[in-house]
Amino acid sequence: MEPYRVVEEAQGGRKLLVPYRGARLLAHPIYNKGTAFTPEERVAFGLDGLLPSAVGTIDRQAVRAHESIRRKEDPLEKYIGLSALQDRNETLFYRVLLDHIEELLPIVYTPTVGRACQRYSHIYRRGRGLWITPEHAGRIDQVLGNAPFDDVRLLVVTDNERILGLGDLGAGGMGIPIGKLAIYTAAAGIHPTRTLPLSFDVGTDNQALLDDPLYIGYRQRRLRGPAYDALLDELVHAIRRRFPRALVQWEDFKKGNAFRVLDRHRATLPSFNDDIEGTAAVALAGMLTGARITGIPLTQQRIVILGAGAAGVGIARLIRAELERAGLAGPALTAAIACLDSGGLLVDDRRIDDEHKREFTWPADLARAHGLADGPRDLAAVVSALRPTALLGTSGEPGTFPEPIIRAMAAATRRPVIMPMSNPSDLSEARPADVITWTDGRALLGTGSPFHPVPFGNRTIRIGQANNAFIFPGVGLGALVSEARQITQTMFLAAAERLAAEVDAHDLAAGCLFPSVAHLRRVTVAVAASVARAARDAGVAARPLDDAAIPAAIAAAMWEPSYLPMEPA
Ligand SMILES: O=C([O-])CC(=O)C(=O)O
Ligand SMILES: [Mg+2]
Repeated sequence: MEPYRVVEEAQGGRKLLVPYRGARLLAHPIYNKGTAFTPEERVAFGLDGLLPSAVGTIDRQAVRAHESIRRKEDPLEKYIGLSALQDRNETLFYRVLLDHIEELLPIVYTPTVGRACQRYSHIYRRGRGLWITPEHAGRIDQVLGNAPFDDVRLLVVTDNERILGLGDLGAGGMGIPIGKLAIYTAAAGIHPTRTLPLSFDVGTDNQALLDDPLYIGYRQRRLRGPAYDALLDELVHAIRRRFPRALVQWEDFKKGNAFRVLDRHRATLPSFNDDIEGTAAVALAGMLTGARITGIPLTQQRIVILGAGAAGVGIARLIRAELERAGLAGPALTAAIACLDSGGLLVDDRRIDDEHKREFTWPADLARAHGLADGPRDLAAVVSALRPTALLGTSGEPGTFPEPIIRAMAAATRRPVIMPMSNPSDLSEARPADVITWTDGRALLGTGSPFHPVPFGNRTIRIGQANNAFIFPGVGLGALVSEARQITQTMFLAAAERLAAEVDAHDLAAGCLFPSVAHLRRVTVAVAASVARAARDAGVAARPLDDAAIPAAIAAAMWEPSYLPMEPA
């Protein structure tokens, strides 16, 4: 493994120590500057003649790289082009990504990354990160030793079983940790050498993948039960030994494993599950912003959640925690949130085996009190009985917020909060343009995937993105600067409150629940500050920071994609 070393000079300058020369240096994406190597560096590193004459700047290179991405029409081709850039020159990749974040986030991340994961074995070019399979049992320590850099602070780990709302994509799921970490670098400034995407590739039950001759993954049915837990335990302990300062983000596990893995290792190493906890914080932020716009406090809202998977349960938990903080308790607390799975409202006269659903199951008496004793308790019946002020979707089923339901919400509430959060775009519970039409432009919308602004009357409505990308980079950055030993629920509450507070007066007036993605880096810094404070207050920070010290600590931890002068190591 290789150290990444920057030296500070007496005059305040900084230099990067580079262990490569010549063609090998040009082939290394962390050190490569392409045409921007200076004449002096070309001599010092044996690059003379290997580059064309003109000495470029990162700005000019960024224009060239962006031009070549724009020329491609198919988003998947843009994804492939950007991945190739990332594999060639990471500094330039992040410069381009940051300069065009609104345009390129939907390529590097949701929704295009979903298509890339589905096609992964067919578009694969070059490995990135680590792949751990059952064949590595007993020697995961050694495998982690092969990671290219030794001071990793952040891992995103997936077992690929529930990639976005697309299900089991086997080894193709690797696109998700890579995309999430690209956002960590772009939004939170975590240096690429400090990040490590990891695929816990324990096989797949996706028959089409198993039958595909080009499939790149571990070609077996999924490992399950004690063998899965044992392999994951070995991985977690190996991570602790190899990267003792690292935080782990669990991503896109299917519900059962998602909760078990999170609970089992929460105290072993600082870790969180983005789909359970990050998604919850973004949903809560949308609810809090909605309350700011409508003036109806959260404690007086009636909230319905469709979808009781990892995200749905996580959202219900965090909203409940916020309501408890606001003083709600007992039956009023239970009644504030109604959860539905594919069988309808969760009520205890139904057989519900899943312990996580039981946390939000209503007593039959409560359902009866709302006129939901007999007959269907599907979403239409629940909306007509409860007249909810907010409707959130994590069902993974497109079209599950149809016209009659949205119209019923709009008839009962002047400004209903409606968040179809399932990803990618094709799986959204409703399309924003429809929701806006059906509610005469009154809906307060947040969607999991990005959607274009919708013209309505004489205005254009920007659709806020209810995506955990507004949360996880700030949580990770705040946890890292405060050296949090655990990631607590209060840190997610703080993140949600801060995200809601970052929605400005202009957006509130326009009925937008979330800031523009163009402000992702600024919002991330703000969220990180609140998370660092919450970590300190929860007593989990090994480096508790005073409020006054937090901004400088965050700024010092953030990398800007620009080239440093180089010196041979
Ligand atoms: O990746 C995203 O866009 C949000 C997310 O975590 C998911 O849908 O699983
Ligand atoms: Mg996810």
